[in-house]
Parts: sequence; C-alpha cells; structure tokens
Amino acid sequence: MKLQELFKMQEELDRFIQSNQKINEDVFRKKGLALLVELAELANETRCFKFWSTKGASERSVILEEYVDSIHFLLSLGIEKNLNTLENWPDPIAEKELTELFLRTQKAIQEFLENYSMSNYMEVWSCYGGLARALEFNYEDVLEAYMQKNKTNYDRQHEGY
Ligand SMILES: O=c1ccn([C@H]2C[C@H](O)[C@@H](COP(=O)(O)O)O2)c(=O)[nH]1
Repeated sequence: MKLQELFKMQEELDRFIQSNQKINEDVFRKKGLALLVELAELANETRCFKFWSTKGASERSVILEEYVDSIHFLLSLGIEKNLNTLENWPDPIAEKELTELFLRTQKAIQEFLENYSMSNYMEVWSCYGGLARALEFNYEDVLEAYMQKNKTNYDRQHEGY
C-alpha cells in the first residue's frame, strides 16, 4: 500500500492538534509511549492472550479502530524523524500467531524509540503488516478506517477533547 497519502493526512492532523493544544515541546517520546499503549489496547480487544477466559474477541470494528489508532501514531513518529519518505508498506513479517506478533511488535517499537533508523521504522511497519494479516484486515479496510478515525480526531479537537 502507498503510504504517502497517509503521511500527508497525518502531518496535517498533527499540526492541527499541536497548534490547538499549543504544544511547543518535543513529543516524540510521548508519541512512542502512546503507540505502546495503543498496541496494548489492541491486544486487549483481541483477548488473544487471555487463556483464563472463554469470552471471545471484541467486534471486528472495535479491533479495527484500535488498529488504526496505532497507525496514526506510527505515521506520526515517522514524521517526527523525517522518515516519511517511506513509499510503500514493507512486507509483513512471517509470524502468524497473535501473541507472538504482539510481543515482537512491542520489541520493535522499543528498539525504534532507542534508535530511530529507517530499518527499525520499517520493522515496526512489517510487524503491523503481520498483525493486519493475522486479524484479516486488508489494506482497503485499514485505509478506510484510518480516514474515518482521522476525521473523528479533528471532531474531538473541535469538541474540546
Ligand atoms: O499528535 C497526535 C495525537 C493524537 N493523535 C490521534 C491518534 C489516535 O487516533 C488518537 C488517540 O486518542 P485517544 O483515544 O487514545 O485519546 O489520537 C494523532 O493522530 N496525533
């Protein structure tokens, strides 16, 4: 999937949020923590690790919304470090099991936050590609849900979120 359109939308949204909230500090580390939190929220909605419970995963739409919250912060982190030259979504990692995917994604994010190289950034995208595949989201699903949540994020700012 082509990422340039998403980077542009994210850049505009971030600019709007930062001016609306009057942010002048460097928020890279805060956005990094936000991505880790979103990843955990996504894992929680899938309930993939809850061997102690028979309750199933949340609705697909809920999981997809959590997924694209992560995509917002992943794009945003790349913009902060001028890695928004990335053209295409890198190939998904081969791992198919959700718990392993989440653990690996968490590690890739931590590594990226310590060393924000393009290859570490691409590894996080590959992990999210693997998660999308395991959750049976195609690129169209992701794109559509991203657009929708992007708009919601503007609405929230206008409503004094
Ligand atoms: O600089 C920012 C800050 C927040 N968000 C978006 C990403 C998520 O979609 C949403 C997360 O908000 P919470 O629901 O976690 O408050 O905010 C951005 O896109 N850019």
